[in-house]
Amino acid sequence: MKKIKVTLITGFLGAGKTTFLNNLIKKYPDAKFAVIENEFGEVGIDGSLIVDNQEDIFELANGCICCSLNGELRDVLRNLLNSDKKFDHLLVETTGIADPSAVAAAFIGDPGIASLFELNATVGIVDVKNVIQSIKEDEIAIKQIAFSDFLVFSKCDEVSEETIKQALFQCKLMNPLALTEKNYNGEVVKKDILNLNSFSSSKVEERASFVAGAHSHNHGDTVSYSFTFEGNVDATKLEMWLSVLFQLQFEVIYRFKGIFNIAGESNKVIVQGVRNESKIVIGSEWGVGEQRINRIVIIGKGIKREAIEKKINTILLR
Ligand SMILES: Nc1nc2c(ncn2[C@@H]2O[C@H](COP(=O)(O)OP(=O)(O)OP(=O)(O)O)[C@@H](O)[C@H]2O)c(=O)[nH]1
Repeated sequence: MKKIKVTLITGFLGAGKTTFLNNLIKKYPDAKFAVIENEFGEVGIDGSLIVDNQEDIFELANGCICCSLNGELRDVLRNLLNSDKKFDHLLVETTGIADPSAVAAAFIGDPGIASLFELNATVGIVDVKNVIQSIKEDEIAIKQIAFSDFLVFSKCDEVSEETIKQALFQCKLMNPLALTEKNYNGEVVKKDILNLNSFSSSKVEERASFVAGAHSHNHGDTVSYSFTFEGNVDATKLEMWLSVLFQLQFEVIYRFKGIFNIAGESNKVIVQGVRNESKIVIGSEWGVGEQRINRIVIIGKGIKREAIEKKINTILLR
């Protein structure tokens, strides 16, 4: 039986993994994809941000795929194979704080899985705006870069050529073997990503030496809080809250994702925050009969759940 190729997508929080994944799906209209989305939070959001196509999307929420969820990942893979859906490529997007080597291990270490799936490549998305800071603060960011076969430098449209050069230089120090490509606007990458074939077992061993003993698996004091709540959100109050949140607390918030039901708006309103920046975009229309649930995921250090809960009460339209 032909093995199913697997591409792992890694990269620090907010680097642009889901954006990349969406564009990858668009680039190969004839491929039949299955997608595994892993989120470090109680509520899955990324699944709803993936382009609506024929793909089967499996979400692994409430934990990090590289830690406790390895067993669950194995179950999902077995279920995938037992389902009557046909697919020829599996894309796995890990959380922004996952160690990709541990995820790769699930594909290699389990003989049952290894006989059916073939790890093809690990693609690392590097946010050129924030990478230098991330590698200073979090060892996992270094592991992600060091472990990748192919590095996509995202957000090059937002920084100077000098900044891109510095990011490239730092990454090459950590991973001189990686192939690289610059991405200027989250666009489709040129490289034939599905056929990188760079995950030969010898390479895995070579890279495993880098991470051996370092898989301590304590994600430090990084926390992820998820909130779901009903009601109409007041657009002005939401904007005010976001501006305060991102201006004052950017040192503790790595990532903010929200889907909001704004009063008077027939479409979902999506807020994307990465460190001290946020972007509001109009999403798809709320379906007829669809419950208009607001969803927020916040990842960072030292965030107080109660403070956010209190705030949520104030942005609802009374
Ligand atoms: N300007 C610009 N923005 C980008 C690019 N790639 C991604 N973004 C934006 O960066 C933000 C985060 O992108 P995502 O694709 O959600 O990032 P992610 O890595 O999946 O985030 P997590 O799952 O939370 O770790 C979004 O607002 C994207 O639109 C790029 O090349 N240029």
